[in-house]
Amino acid sequence: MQSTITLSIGITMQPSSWFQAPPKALDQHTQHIAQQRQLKLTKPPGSLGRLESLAITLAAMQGNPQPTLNKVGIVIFAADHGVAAHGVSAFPQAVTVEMIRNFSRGGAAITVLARQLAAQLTVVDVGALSDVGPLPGVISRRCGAGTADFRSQPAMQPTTLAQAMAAGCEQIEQLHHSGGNLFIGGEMGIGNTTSASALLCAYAHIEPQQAVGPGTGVDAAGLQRKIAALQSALAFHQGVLHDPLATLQCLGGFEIAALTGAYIRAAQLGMPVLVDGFICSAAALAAQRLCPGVEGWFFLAHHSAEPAHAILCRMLGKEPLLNLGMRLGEGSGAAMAVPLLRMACALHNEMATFAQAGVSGGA
Ligand SMILES: O=C(O)c1ccc[n+]([C@@H]2O[C@H](COP(=O)([O-])O)[C@@H](O)[C@H]2O)c1
Ligand SMILES: Cc1cc2nc[nH]c2cc1C
Repeated sequence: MQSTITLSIGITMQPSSWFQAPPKALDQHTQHIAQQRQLKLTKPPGSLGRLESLAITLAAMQGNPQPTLNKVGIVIFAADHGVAAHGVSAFPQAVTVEMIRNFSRGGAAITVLARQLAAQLTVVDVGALSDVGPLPGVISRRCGAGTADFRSQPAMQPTTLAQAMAAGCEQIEQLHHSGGNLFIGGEMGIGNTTSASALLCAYAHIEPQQAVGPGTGVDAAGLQRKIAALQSALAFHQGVLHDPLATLQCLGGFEIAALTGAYIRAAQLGMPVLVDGFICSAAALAAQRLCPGVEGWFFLAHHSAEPAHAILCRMLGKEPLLNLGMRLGEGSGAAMAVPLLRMACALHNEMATFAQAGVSGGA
């Protein structure tokens, strides 16, 4: 066990932790081989656009000149948020637990997509308001019954933050052990766009007005309530917001912290990650702040319709693959991008070279 340090404002932190270990380096030799192969395939160089660099990057990530995505693991982290009591969502908080049941029964969007992809789907309850009890496909790693209201308290305690991050880490270790070659994190949590916006404000030093959006579909009055909640929270926690871990503890959620832990562990173990929409991207930014370089293992799957997602994408330095106007969460936008990545790999692996096909003019 690490000893802990207590900051002047009373927050206790680990001086060094598993999530500070550096991410794995991409395999540059394999990257070079994949680059050379792209130049030999029967097409004008560059004519497959981003599909070429996707295959090359996946080859470098997997250390395999013939990358494959045949074992995709999708993990949905679900939790509730204290701030949801303040009218920041278009839906009642009960939906989080109800959707956990829907995931288990196979009726949610992500469960349909996971079946289409033949992907393994796991739901982790990291702190919904109530405990659903044993359900098929759902595991319990509950860190509390929702977070505290972050307008006037830290959302999590140092111990529950650590627990949530460890729950994400554990899922990646299992996926890695079972030969997974792509990780998709999803989330479910009524009110979590407000938490994600709070993290964005703190990490990007922007104003609440720039960071909020409709989430599940709040009206103009709801948007004002989100702004007001963020203003209170940022003022209350301003003394700790220079610290990325304390920021996550004070403004995040259990599912966001679990995703952060999962993303960091994936990068440490060398597992490619497809990042979903607004909330997942906020977790990816937290991961990048805690463990710089992890973003080298991330693909941003899609542009969320949540307006401030564009800021997160810029901060992560990545262009999303798709733009379908989606804003569902659950990892659904990331799931939509899997066929695209698989097609990029198939082209890279199976196309004939100029020499093989007897086509002239090639490298
Ligand atoms: O992924 C996104 O970009 C996204 C954008 C808006 C809403 N969501 C989902 O909607 C829920 C949060 O919305 P809200 O309005 O309750 O904060 C949560 O369960 C998310 O999965 C997700
Ligand atoms: C029904 C519903 C499903 C969701 N899935 C992810 N977030 C969601 C929010 C709502 C409201």
